[in-house]
Formats: sequence, structure tokens, C-alpha cells
Amino acid sequence: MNLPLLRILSEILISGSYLETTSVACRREEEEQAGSEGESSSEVPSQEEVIFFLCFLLLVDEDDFSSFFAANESHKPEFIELKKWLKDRNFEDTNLTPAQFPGTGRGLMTKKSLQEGQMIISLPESCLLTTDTVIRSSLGVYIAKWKPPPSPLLALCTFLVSEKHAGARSVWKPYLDILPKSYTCPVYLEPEVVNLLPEPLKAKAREQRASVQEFFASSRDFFSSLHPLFEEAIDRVFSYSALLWAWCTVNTRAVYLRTRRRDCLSPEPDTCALAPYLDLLNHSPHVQVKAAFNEETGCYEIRTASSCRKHEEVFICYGPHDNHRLLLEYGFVSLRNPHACVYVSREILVRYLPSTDKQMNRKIAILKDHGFMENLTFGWDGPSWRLLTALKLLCLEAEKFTCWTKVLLGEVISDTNEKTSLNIARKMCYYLIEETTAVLQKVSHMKDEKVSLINQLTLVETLRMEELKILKASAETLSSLQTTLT
Ligand SMILES: C[S@@+](CC[C@H](N)C(=O)[O-])C[C@H]1O[C@@H](n2cnc3c(N)ncnc32)[C@H](O)[C@@H]1O
Repeated sequence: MNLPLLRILSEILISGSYLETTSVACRREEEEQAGSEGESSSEVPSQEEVIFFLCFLLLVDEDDFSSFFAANESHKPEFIELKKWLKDRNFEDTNLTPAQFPGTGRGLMTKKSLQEGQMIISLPESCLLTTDTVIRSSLGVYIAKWKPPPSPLLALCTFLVSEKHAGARSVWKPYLDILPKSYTCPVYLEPEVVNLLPEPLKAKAREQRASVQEFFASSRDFFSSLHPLFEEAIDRVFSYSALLWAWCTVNTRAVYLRTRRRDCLSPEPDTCALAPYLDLLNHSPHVQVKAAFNEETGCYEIRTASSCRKHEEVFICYGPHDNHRLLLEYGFVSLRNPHACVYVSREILVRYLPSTDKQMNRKIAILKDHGFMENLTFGWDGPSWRLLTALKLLCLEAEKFTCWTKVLLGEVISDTNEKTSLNIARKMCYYLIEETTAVLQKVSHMKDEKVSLINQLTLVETLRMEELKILKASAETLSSLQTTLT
């Protein structure tokens, strides 16, 4: 049963309203393009039509749900302006249109079906924002003068802040206007929300905050050197919040594009480019695309490796990232992500081991030396090979200790060792289920009490709910593995 649809169905029946679906939205766009007044889209449907429509929705597959409820946004003034801006730079899109999707937010929808291998988008170099753009701008001479040379990232962030500050005077205004006003990467989250994240994400979130703060602190003198360019006090233009916004803009939206090294910039790799409009493409772990700059055409091109039906959301894949990485780098969580997993911390790893084991410290040292204390996880298929191997070594009977290399190579040492390690894995899994459930309850209370944090809390809730599903799937796998062994 399609639960999201059932919920919407009941909401619609209660409110008597109905949503503008993709088909309605697209029909309206087609009518507008054909010069019609689009009267049909403003007609109120009869009750029978609504009921027929709702019954039809119940039959819609959950995967089609998002695209079915997409709302076309191409008529919005900011997209009309962006389209004009892109056209002036020789880009006109025939394949895609901006839309809001219920599951993924704003993204791009196909106007026609796309076949495997077909070009999704080909954006000319003139539309790209790279460090070349920055150096050609009025900031260029200041960058060239500054020692030690600013990093490519600092150059891009400075340009974004400066252009945003210029407002209507910036030639990049149509692009800047469609950028999010704020982000949901951990650096934007309140500390009490960060506290609800699982380890090791919590630690990485704190590192991210510290590194952006350090980026700001170490860039202030450079910002001061730009004062002749601004009428306002430089601290007000290049505030922490302005730099944070720019940093997240680059981090969440830039495409990989290697730019030739320049002496006026520090030697860090210069690989980030902002690609207006193309950067409206959302991520799906289930698609494959080919993306690269084509030297022959002078365009940044993306081709799909899978087909896409008309009026569906077009996705690209940002990489085979788990949900911790997606949240850390992009500020979202992907549902049913095949790469998602639950990390096991060192504390949990040793929690269920016999405290009487005299070889425990030696065993932990071996695991550390061989890189087996990191990335121990539960996944959709059960405990990872690395986690089981670490547990098998930790559970090695005293008289079998010398066999530890064989354990690391994946050999079975004894029936007892297999059973004990599975048993501990199961206990750990149940402990994590309890812990996750408790955090979910806490999040639910906080959502009632701290309404201003609702979006941040919902993000953590989504992550924790996905983790709960993974742990439950792992618990099932473990119990069938244990049954096979008995
Ligand atoms: C390159 S932008 C894509 C366009 C973006 N949705 C927008 O409206 O500007 C990357 C950001 O989109 C969002 N995003 C991408 N894929 C998503 C997904 N599958 N589900 C939810 N949000 C997603 C995240 O906020 C991410 O930082």
C-alpha cells in the first residue's frame, strides 16, 4: 500500500483541495507555449473527477509518486530571468524544466523521454563560474597582490559574497537569485541538533564547523585588503554568515572541473566550478551518468546511462555516498540508499566482549594496525565483512590467538568463533536499535517543543529512521545466519 499517497488522499478529502500534478503543470506550460490562456488549468474539477483521480493515484507506484506530484516552476520570475541569462550565453534547454518534487525538493524534470546515452544537458563554458571568472573580475588584481596566494576555494567564495553584495549590479544576479538562501549541511545545524547525530557523523560535523570557522578567521586579512572595492565596512560584507553561505554553495553545488594552475592562487587543486541551471539536478544513488567538460564542444556535458520517462525528475549521481557523507557534504539524506549503513563505534564494539579476556588489548592493537577499527558497519544485507572479521578476531579463543592472521584473511577458525562473533553482532545490533529508537523519540518531543528547529530535526529524523530500517534488516539477516549455524 502506498502510504504517502494514502496520507495525501486523506488530507485532500479533508481539505477539499487538490494538488497541481505534473500532468496539469505540464499541460499548463504546453498551453502557455501554444499561446492559449490556459483556462482548463483554472477549472475546478467536479467531485467525481476528484474521486476518480484519487482512485487512480492509489494505483500509482511509489517510485512514480514524486514525479506525479511535481509542480512545474518554469513560470516563476527567477527562472524566466535565469533562462534569459542562459540564452544570452548560448544555452537553451530543450530537455528539462525546473520543478518542485515532493520527495526531493527543487530539481529538474524532463520535457520529453530521454534514451540511454542521450545528452541531458550541455552547458557552454561561458555559463560556468570558475576561478578564471574570479581572476578576470575586479577581484583579480587584489588576488594577484595577496601573499600567500589565496586558495581556489577562497577565490570562489570571495567572488560569490562580493557578487551577492552587488545585488542588481551583478551580471550573475539571475544565477545568484536561484541559489538557496541557507543550507542544511551540519555547519548550519544548531549544536543541540548536531548532538542527535550518530557517531562518527557527530564528530565530523564538529570538524566541519571548526574548519569553516578557521577558513573565515584565516581569510579576514585578505578580505580587509579588498576594502577599496566596497563602500560598506568590509566586516559587514564578508561576515561569517556570508562566507558560510558561499562555502556551502560551492560545497553542495560545484561540479568537478580541473582548471589550469595559476601562480596567483595557492597550489591546492583547482577543481570546482559552479554550473548555473545544471546545478539544479538532484542526486539519486540509482542512476548512472557521464559528466565531463568536452574540450571539442567547449561545454560541460552530462549524458544519462539510463533512460528517463517524460515528466520524470532527472537525477545525476553525486557518487556512491552513504547517508552520513550525503548529510555532511550536501545536507540531505537519500531514502533507500543502497550505500547507507550504520557505523559501529569503538565503544559499542567492545561493549559486549568478555572483560576477562587478557588478550583484548593486543587484539585491539592488531585491529588498529590493520585498519580494522574504522568503517565497521551494519548495512541492508547485515553486518559488513569488516565488522564480522573484527568481531571474529576479538572473540578468538585464547588457545587460537596465533591464528589471528588467518582471521584477517577471512578463514574460518572454529565453530565456536563463528557462533560467538555472530552472537555479539546480534547484541550490538539490538543495542543500536534501542539507541536509535530512543533518539527518534527525543527528536519527536523536540519537534513539538522547538518549532523553529523543525527542518533540522526532520533531517536528523530521516537519517535515524533510515538507520533503524537498516538495523532491523541486519537483525533479520543475523538471526537467519545464526539459525544456519545451529
Ligand atoms: C546541486 S544542488 C541540486 C538542486 C537543489 N535541489 C536546488 O534546489 O537548488 C544539491 C542540493 O540539492 C539537494 N538534493 C540533492 N539531491 C537530493 C535528494 N535526492 N533528496 C533531497 N535533496 C536533494 C540537497 O540540498 C543538495 O545540497
